[in-house]
Parts: sequence; C-alpha cells; structure tokens
Amino acid sequence: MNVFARWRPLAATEAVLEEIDRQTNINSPSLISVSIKRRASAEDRPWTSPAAFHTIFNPEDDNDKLYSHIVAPNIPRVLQGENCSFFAYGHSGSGKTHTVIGYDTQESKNLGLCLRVAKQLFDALNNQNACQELGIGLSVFELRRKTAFDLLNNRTQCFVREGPDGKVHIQGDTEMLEGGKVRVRPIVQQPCWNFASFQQELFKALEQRATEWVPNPDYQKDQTRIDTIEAEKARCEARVSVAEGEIEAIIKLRSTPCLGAKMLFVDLAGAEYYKGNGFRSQASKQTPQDRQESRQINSDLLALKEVMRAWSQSQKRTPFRSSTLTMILREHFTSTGTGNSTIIVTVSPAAEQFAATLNSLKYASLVGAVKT
Ligand SMILES: Nc1ncnc2c1ncn2[C@@H]1O[C@H](COP(=O)(O)OP(=O)(O)OP(=O)(O)O)[C@@H](O)[C@H]1O
Repeated sequence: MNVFARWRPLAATEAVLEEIDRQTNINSPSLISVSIKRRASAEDRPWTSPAAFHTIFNPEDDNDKLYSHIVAPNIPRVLQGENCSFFAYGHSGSGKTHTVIGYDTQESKNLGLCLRVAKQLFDALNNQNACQELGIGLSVFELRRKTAFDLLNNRTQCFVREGPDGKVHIQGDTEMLEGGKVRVRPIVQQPCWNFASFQQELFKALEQRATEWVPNPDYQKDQTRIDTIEAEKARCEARVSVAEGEIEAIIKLRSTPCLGAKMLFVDLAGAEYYKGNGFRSQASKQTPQDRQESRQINSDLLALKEVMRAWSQSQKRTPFRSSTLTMILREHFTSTGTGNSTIIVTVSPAAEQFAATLNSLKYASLVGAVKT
C-alpha cells in the first residue's frame, strides 16, 4: 500500500486565515513523516506521524506532478494485466475530486489522475497501429447506504451480491428477455475508443451523482419502439457473448497478458463524517436520514482502513465482509497480485481545519506505517 499526502492551497475565501504549522521529515530513503501544529498556541506540541508517506505534495504541486509520481509508474504493470487502485481520502473540500477528476479539462497538466491516465493510454494506443482496435471500458457507480447506483445507466439502482463464483458483483434487476431467457442486468461498461468520448461519458456519469430524478408526467411509453430496441439489444448481446469468448481464448493463448487489467479510482465520501479525535461535529444540523448516512460512511471508512491494514500485512484474513464498500473492493485487492494500491490523503492547510487535517493524516499514516 502506497500512501501519499497532498496539501491543497488556501482557497481565495481562506486567504486571510492562518495556516497550519507543518514540516516534512525525511526519515528514511523511502518513507517520510509529517509534523503539524496549530500555529496559534505556542505551548502546543507538534503531532508527528510515523514514517508512512512516500511523498508529501505541496500546494504548488499540480495534478501533472501527482500523476507522474503516483500513477505513471504503474502503467507498465497495468499493461501486463495487473490491477491498480487509487483512493482519495480527506475531509470535505480538501481536494479529492480536484485530484481524481480535476476541474480544468483545458490544460492537460490540470486533468485529474483518472482523466490523465486515460489520455496517456489513448495516446499510447494511437501510437501503435497494431492496437487501433483497443479501447477502454468505463464503469462509474456511486455507493450510497449499501446500494450502488449505475451512473452510466440513469442512476439505476444495483445490488451488491456475492455470486456462485465467489466474486462480488454489482448487478441490476433480473429481467426476462425475448424467448423467456432470464438474465441479471450487469452494470454498464461503456466502451470508449478515444479520449474525447471517455471524457464525455465520464462527465455525463458524474452529473448523475446524488441528484433527485423526477419523472416527466407527460411521458407516453412507445411499446413498439421498446420491443424493436429490445430485439436489437438481444442480437447485440449474443454477438457480445461470442466476442467475449474469443477474447478469453486470445488471453489464454498470449504469453504476455496485456488485456483485461483494471484501474480503479475512488473518490471517497468526505471524511468529516468520520468522528475522530477532536473533530467538530455537524451532528446538530443533520436530519435523521443524514445521521444514518453519516454512520454508514463512518463505518465504511473504518472498514476500509482495516482492510488496507490487513492487506498490507498480508494477513491470512482480510475483513472484506465488514462493509458494502469493502465487499465491492475485494476483487480489486485480491486480483491486484503484485500490482499496487494507493491512498492519497488530501488536506487543507487552513488552521481552522486543523482537527480534520490531523484526523485525515492519522488515518493515512496508520495504513502507511504498517510493517509488511
Ligand atoms: N491542489 C489543489 N489546487 C488547486 N485548487 C484545489 C486543490 N485542491 C482543491 N482545490 C479546490 O478546492 C475546492 C474543493 O476541492 P474538491 O471539490 O476537490 O474537494 P473534495 O475533497 O472533493 O470535497 P467533497 O468531499 O465535498 O466532494 C475546489 O474548488 C478545488 O478546485
């Protein structure tokens, strides 16, 4: 497990605020620690993390720098068929989405890690004539209160279930196909053949995050059209099944597998829900539904920490079953093989966020300081 921390710049609205007193300590050639202190109180002793971090990025470091340190070194492994996962953890507004997706798509140095790697992979595919028929499959889902929502399929509610193959699957409802065949609708995997379409599909999916959908009362169902499309869908599915069989056969024949690896980017829920040491709780403003959701996020984040620790130590038993989030992630951890899992903790330098920042750094350093 690789652990990185990223200090974001003070936002314009925070310009007048004091900053946290912080220092990076180079402890060993490979790992570093961080010390932080409230600047306001002279008697405060700094809290120093264990040597847990690979790199600590400063406010002036852009997404391009993070990409070249964190993601780019993994590309050769992904091309050899190993999975990699990247988690952004931090309190609300600390820069998770800025890091994973990015808010500026015009400048490639500002693209978030997920978009930047897609760009790099498409550039590489375009440079190799032999690979012109290779693309990237994109799945995007949001996990809320034990339910997954497929963001590439109108936020369709999906179930997280363990299948007879022992793997955890995210699946929609069971549906009846023409001819009485029954199938469980899988989560959409959108094929993208170039960077522009990848970006477009990703943003379309992200727009579906946690927004209420209200049906149009004037909508009239056109059953004939639905039937025609269903029939076309069944024909396409049959062709996909044949193609999947052919791909499986090709993968088995290859001496160096380079198809079928997955890169997973997780923009975790804001960690202010995680009630840690000295954290200023928002509980009084929350509705009962909010509180239930906070508890769920809290237990998901704790479960994730335990999974990361157990996995880093190669413990015999990794507690994947303790939450829906970790159940879903099991496949990514267990099939990583010699691949990599990375956590990027994003933190604000604003002194008023001290408790949240301390909490986030403690979380990440507990994971990163594990002796393997
Ligand atoms: N490293 C950075 N450099 C420049 N601006 C940043 C950086 N990190 C965050 N920001 C800015 O701070 C704001 C909040 O960041 P972001 O939306 O990524 O936070 P978040 O952690 O995803 O929050 P939430 O949990 O609420 O989704 C955004 O306007 C973003 O552009």
